[in-house]
Order: sequence, then structure tokens, then C-alpha cells
Amino acid sequence: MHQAPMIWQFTKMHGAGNDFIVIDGVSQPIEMTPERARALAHRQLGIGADQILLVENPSHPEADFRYRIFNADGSEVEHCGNGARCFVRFIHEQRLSRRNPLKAEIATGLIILEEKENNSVTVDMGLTRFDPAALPFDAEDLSHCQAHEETLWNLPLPNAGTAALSVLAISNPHAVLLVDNIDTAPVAEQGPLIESHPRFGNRVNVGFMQIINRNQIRLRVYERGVGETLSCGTGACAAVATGIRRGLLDSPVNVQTRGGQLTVEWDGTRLQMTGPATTVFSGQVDIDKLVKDFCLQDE
Ligand SMILES: N[C@H](CCC[C@H](N)C(=O)O)C(=O)O
Repeated sequence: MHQAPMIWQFTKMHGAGNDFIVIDGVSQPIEMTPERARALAHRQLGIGADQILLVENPSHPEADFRYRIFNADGSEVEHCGNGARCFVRFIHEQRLSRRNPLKAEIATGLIILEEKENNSVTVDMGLTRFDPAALPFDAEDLSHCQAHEETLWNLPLPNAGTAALSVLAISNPHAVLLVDNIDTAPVAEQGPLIESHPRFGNRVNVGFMQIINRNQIRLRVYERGVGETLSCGTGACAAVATGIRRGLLDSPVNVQTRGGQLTVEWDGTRLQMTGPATTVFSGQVDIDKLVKDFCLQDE
């Protein structure tokens, strides 16, 4: 007996050029899998995106919604800062809730999302942890030095020198390198080697930060599970927090990314990021047909 196609409604959005497929899993029955995420995110065979964002009913008593994130490689991850701004915009545009600010449940607790009068969105990014075990990062026997409050780990890379890394978790794992000029930074060479280095048990996002002055940086990020993106929200927060701990930056910091500007504030406890959220188009997809065609082609 022919089964009715499973049609998913979706909305394509971006936050400073970091692009997403946003799916309402409250009003429609969505069962996301790594394979479905890979097929949806594929630039030629699917819709194309850096991440898939899924809105679900919460399990946390104080949360309005659950916020789930899947990278283009299908891996489900703990946080996505640019995505969080699109998440609240989507919820309001789809009339899933009028509440503003909203509380969203992520892997490590709650984040607070607020649409501002000027159409930007501010996110209270939640828990930030600096101990290597939080990533996890195996720092055992690794040479390191102290830069102000920050520990810099010297990570030898095969045929690509040694990277002096700050490491931290904005719920998701980040490694940050200081470079003189992001336009000539070894993002393509060192990014993938660090992203999948065995000392990072769940891989890592890799940020290359150029300091312009104490309140301004330029940033490129080689993202875990995606590659280099035009912008990375948690990466911007990671860069600012480590820059402040190194005594090189003062809050608030303007973060220039290839896809747009973000503002990050950090008082040593609360990390807040403000930036744009853009809705591009909405559509629908026969998910089983997409995956079937993707698997045939992708073999
Ligand atoms: N690639 C990240 C998830 C998306 C983060 C980024 N798009 C952001 O805006 O924070 C990870 O694997 O942890």
C-alpha cells in the first residue's frame, strides 16, 4: 500500500551569513536523524545550510522551547549562537509564541533570547567553562604557558607548525588562536587538523582572531562538522572571552566576521551576544524522497 509522502515545512534563514534550515517540530511530527540532516544541508543535493535548527517542546520546566542543532555533517551539537537569534525570530514569525524574551533549552541548560526594537536579537549564551575537561580536551603532558588569566596550549600539528590555543566551552567546544591578519591566517591548513585532532574528544570549532583594538576584533572560524563559515556566534563569544582573559580586550567587543558584525559583552560571568537574524524563504520538502535520492547520489 502506497504510503503518503512525509512533507516537512521549513524556513531558510541566516545570522550574519551563517545559514540555517529552521524546522518547526512543535506543529509537525519531525524525527531528525544524522542522515536526514546531511541530506537537507547538502549544498547541491539538498536545500543547503551550515546547520539544521529544530524547534521542539521543552522538557526543562522553565523553558519555552527546546533548541536542537545539527551540523551539515549530521552531528547533533550543544549550541549555535547565530542560530539562536534565528530561532527566536522564527518562533515569533511562525506565531509559536509571542513571549519576548524567550527561554530555550540547550544541552547544558537555558539560554535567553530577546528580539530588540531595532530588529537585532540579543542572546544570553548560558554557561561558559574554561577547564579543558569541559570540551573535552586532553591537555596531559602538553607544553603550555600562562597569558594573564589564560592558559595557552602549544599543540604540535603534523606538517603545519605548532598552534598556541586557548580552549573553552560555550556549551560547545572552541579553540581560539591569535593571528596578525585573518586574511592570511592558515585557516584551511590548520583548521581541519585542529578540528579533528585526537586530543579533542568530540572534535572542536577553531577560531582565528585578529585584534584591531581593545574593543574590536576580526574573526574567521573553521567550524566543527561544517568547515569555514561566514560567521560563528559561539566562536565570536569564545574569541572575546579568551581575549578578555588574556588582558587584550575590554567588553563590549565588536566582532567583524565575513558575514557581518556581532557585539559580544562579557562580565566574567554572563556572556551576551547581539546581532542580526534574517529570514530568506520558506518551503516544503518530501524528506524520504530527498534522503533516497541523496543516498543514491552520494554513494
Ligand atoms: N559547528 C558548531 C555548531 C554551530 C555553531 C555556530 N554556527 C554558531 O553560530 O555558534 C559545533 O559543532 O559546535
